[in-house]
Amino acid sequence: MGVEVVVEGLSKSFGPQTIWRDVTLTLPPGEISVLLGPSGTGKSVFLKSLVGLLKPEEGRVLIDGVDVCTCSEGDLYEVRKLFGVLFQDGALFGSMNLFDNIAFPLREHTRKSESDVRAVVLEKMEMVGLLGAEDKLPGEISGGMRKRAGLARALVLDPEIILFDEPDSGLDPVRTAYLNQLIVDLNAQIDATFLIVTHDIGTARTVPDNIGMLFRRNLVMFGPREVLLTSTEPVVEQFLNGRRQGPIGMSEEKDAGQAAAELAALRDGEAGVPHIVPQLDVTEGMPERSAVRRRQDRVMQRFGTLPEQAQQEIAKALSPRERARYFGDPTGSWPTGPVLAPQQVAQVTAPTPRPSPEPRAGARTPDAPPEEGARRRWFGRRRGGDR
Ligand SMILES: Nc1ncnc2c1ncn2[C@@H]1O[C@H](COP(=O)(O)OP(=O)(O)OP(=O)(O)O)[C@@H](O)[C@H]1O
Repeated sequence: MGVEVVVEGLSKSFGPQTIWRDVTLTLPPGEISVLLGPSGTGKSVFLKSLVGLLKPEEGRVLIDGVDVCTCSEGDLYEVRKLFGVLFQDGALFGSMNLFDNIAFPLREHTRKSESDVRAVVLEKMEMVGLLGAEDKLPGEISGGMRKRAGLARALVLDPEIILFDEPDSGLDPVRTAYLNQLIVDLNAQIDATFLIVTHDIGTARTVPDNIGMLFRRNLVMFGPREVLLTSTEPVVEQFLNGRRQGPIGMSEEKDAGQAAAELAALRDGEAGVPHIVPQLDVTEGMPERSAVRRRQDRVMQRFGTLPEQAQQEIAKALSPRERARYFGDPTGSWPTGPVLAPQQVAQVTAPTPRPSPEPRAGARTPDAPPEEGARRRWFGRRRGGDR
């Protein structure tokens, strides 16, 4: 199973420009999460912070017990081996064929023999449907194939966390649909923790188990897909409908009065979030996604704390057997919990306190987590800025 990623009170600025502040979320191990947000809200900065390429001023990013914001270079090197990253353009070397591009991390970071390298590369190329294209140069193949080659390269070190930076950028809707299916199938095969940054509403609605959204330098919410996909937050509605009316402006936010006037002028049928659609299932013949059952148990444990709309969508999707398991009533009714305001939802979907994960052998043991009352002070500690 993939590794849990715990983000606590993370804030990042560049000089006087605050990118986001006090971001807290947990990427559950082995699940697929999506991070949405208008352009420029700092999604790529967030990904770079998770792998320690950028250093936030406050907060922690705990990966396998190691805080990547403060750990030593040696620990960071080890932690990075847990990650695979799919960059927007695949980040392939133009002068190398696909085989050598995909073999590159193995030749750089392992002592595998050439025959072992070959076996791993061909296995990953098969996983992404590129077998037979080993000799092609990146310039000779389509954008979709380049993405898949980038994905095969991200897989060769058997990562436990995969970050996808806009995997659908530059792809037509059909290629995007194929890539989305590939992502779900890969998750079933390797059970790693996935985080996808995307603008594609179709991807957000069909691929992830969890969705978060950045806006106005804050994490608006993060939690089970049903929470965001049924949210009536104006910014979420605007984004999911891909419309101009709402708080998101052309290049920056609109003032609240203008956004409210636009929303009030919407005609019937233009307001509200689109109907929730089922999540993509794995392709026939693939293993089941282990994350689905784990997520179901996790979400059902906090069912009563979720907004009513989200509760209804979650309950609707349960089989009679699952209803019996969670509610003791296979026929239909379920106990709905208290309805929460969106700000509260962000809080209840934040990570639950739990024991610190077992550190890997040789990993630095993190400092004990602060008590609630000491949290501000703890996060207020200066960590040396952008090192
Ligand atoms: N190294 C850097 N130094 C200074 N500013 C930076 C740096 N990296 C990013 N920024 C700024 O941080 C902000 C957020 O950038 P980022 O690329 O993370 O946004 P994004 O949400 O990923 O956007 P998009 O969806 O358009 O890709 C931008 O204003 C960008 O100019």
